Amino acid sequence: MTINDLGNTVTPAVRARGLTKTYGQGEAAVAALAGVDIDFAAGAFTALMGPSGSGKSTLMHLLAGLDTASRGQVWLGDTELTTLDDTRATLLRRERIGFVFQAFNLLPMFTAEQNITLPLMLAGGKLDRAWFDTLVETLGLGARLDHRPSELSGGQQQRVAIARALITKPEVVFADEPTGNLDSRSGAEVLEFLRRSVRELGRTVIMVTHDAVAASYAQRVVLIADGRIAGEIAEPTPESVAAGLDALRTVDA
Ligand SMILES: Nc1ncnc2c1ncn2[C@@H]1O[C@H](COP(=O)(O)OP(=O)(O)OP(=O)(O)O)[C@@H](O)[C@H]1O
Repeated sequence: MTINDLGNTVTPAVRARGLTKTYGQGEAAVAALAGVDIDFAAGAFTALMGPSGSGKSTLMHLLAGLDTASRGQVWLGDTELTTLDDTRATLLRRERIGFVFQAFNLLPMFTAEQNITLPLMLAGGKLDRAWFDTLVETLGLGARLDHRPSELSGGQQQRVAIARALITKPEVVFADEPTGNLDSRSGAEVLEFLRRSVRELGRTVIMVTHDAVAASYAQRVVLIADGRIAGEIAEPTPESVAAGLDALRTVDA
């Protein structure tokens, strides 16, 4: 539990305790995560950063129920993920989590609109037209809904992918290097839209990135090194993030 500014207790959107992941066994064992305790507040935009191999992807996969922990616990709201079997974890991801990947993963034969509403077809949910319209407007996709992915720029495709991730009103959206395939202008646009979906639409976003500028769009940066939480930066700027990463390298050396 966390206490908010009004003194009320609020359940974090995502919470991990003692989260540990070891790959391999015996002498070949690699501790990808070595006991992570962390809370992600609802309605916040958080970036996960750290050197290559520090455990960011492993942490994200465990938080999203895409992989199983060796030890420790993860909760999505009040639901403990770490005790769910595969079927329940799949259902929970479909209904309560959104994903945005570096590769946009849109279906080429579908229009932008069909791609956005696809998760509802899969989950059997009803389209909330007002929410769809809000997303399309917030993401600036109004003129593109009939276009197929091949007729859209990379930035537009990623905006469609964000709308697709948000259409089911998930409790949390995980974004894995969402600007990794974009030039800096389209990347900035996509980050601005992610930020707006948090500020204006009240969503919760957790983003893995290597890019200090991308991380500065978040409200909080969590630094990871050697499978552990190595620090945090509140209200990050590109400079404070770069300094935080430099400090990690100095500790490593
Ligand atoms: N399937 C696997 N089998 C064995 N080792 C793995 C596996 N996946 C990850 N690892 C190891 O776990 C550690 C953490 O990897 P992880 O991919 O989480 O790091 P990362 O911070 O996301 O790296 P990058 O920024 O390069 O994507 C690394 O040492 C990696 O080699």
